[in-house]
Amino acid sequence: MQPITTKLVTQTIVERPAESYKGNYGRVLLIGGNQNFGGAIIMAATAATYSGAGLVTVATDPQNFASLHARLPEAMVMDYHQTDYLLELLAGMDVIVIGPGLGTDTFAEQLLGTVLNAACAPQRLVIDGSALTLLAAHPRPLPDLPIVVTPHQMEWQRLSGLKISDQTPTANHKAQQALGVIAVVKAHHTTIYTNEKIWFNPGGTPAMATGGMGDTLAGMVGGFAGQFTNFTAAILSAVYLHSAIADDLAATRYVVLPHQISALIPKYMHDFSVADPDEA
Ligand SMILES: NC(=O)C1=CN([C@@H]2O[C@H](COP(=O)(O)OP(=O)(O)OC[C@H]3O[C@@H](n4cnc5c(N)ncnc54)[C@H](O)[C@@H]3O)[C@@H](O)[C@H]2O)[C@@H](O)CC1
Ligand SMILES: Nc1ncnc2c1ncn2[C@@H]1O[C@H](COP(=O)(O)OP(=O)(O)O)[C@@H](O)[C@H]1O
Ligand SMILES: [Mg+2]
Repeated sequence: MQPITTKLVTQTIVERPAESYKGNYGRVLLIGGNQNFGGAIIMAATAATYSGAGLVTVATDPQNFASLHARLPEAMVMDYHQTDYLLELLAGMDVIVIGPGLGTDTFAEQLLGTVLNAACAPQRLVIDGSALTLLAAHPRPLPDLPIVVTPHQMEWQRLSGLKISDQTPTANHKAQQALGVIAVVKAHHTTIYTNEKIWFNPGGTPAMATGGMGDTLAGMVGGFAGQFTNFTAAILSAVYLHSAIADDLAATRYVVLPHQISALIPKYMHDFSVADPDEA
């Protein structure tokens, strides 16, 4: 197992070229947020936006439009029931994040199927939350494009068939290879499985044990994947910074809330982008 290092993160988060515009930093579509879990997609979209995604669109239940606009006017919205419009928008996206607060009803399952059928390379896909539970309950072939799944231990149990007590790095790696996509298995010390390697995240604190913390990570991964060419490095850097921010906040706080992490992402990205990678 290899730790994610500060050096890897500083090498990934490079300074932005002056001659650039929002179209260079990722068109990210986030899909989720049913009538009960609107907060999840708002937190994911907030994290993607604060991670520097150039353009963020949220496909969600219309009931969430007003609160999303109030919290995050940078994001565009669309009604995820409008399948034709969704497919039209999806075709122009660089990154798709599906699952935070999606729910597991029949509509959600059909929507996941539609999105998996439509997504294609070079798009990048982040599958989180309810979408993982749906995928476990209704297994289907995944499209041939860069994909990352971000399960917590129970979602990983559903997806891999490994009981939480059996989720050792070796067993997890075997399950990841069978799945054929990058897996971020979230826990106290999150481990990340690629075809080549097992990585572990040195950070993380129980102060992060709050609803929405994983939704925030999914949004960060989406935001980073839209900006940094190396997909694995983008994922590892998002995982690392998510918990590094939380660890720093937890030095003086009993709990850390997801929106507090998002608020600090631009500062941490700045600091890592100007750090000398050789000294990190
Ligand atoms: N404000 C919101 O709208 C929120 C919406 N959420 C969404 O709610 C949906 C369901 O996700 P949940 O994860 O809550 O529910 P799940 O039913 O998928 O997972 C929770 C179950 O797994 C068990 N479990 C075992 N180990 C665990 C671990 N390490 N971490 C978490 N659970 C573990 C829990 O005891 C519980 O029975 C997702 O779409 C998620 O994105 C949650 O993120 C919470 C906040
Ligand atoms: N005790 C802990 N130590 C370190 N990290 C934690 C701890 N508890 C939760 N986390 C982190 O918080 C996030 C929780 O994700 P998840 O369960 O999907 O949350 P949600 O779906 O509510 O947004 C993960 O990134 C996980 O690593
Ligand atoms: Mg989650």
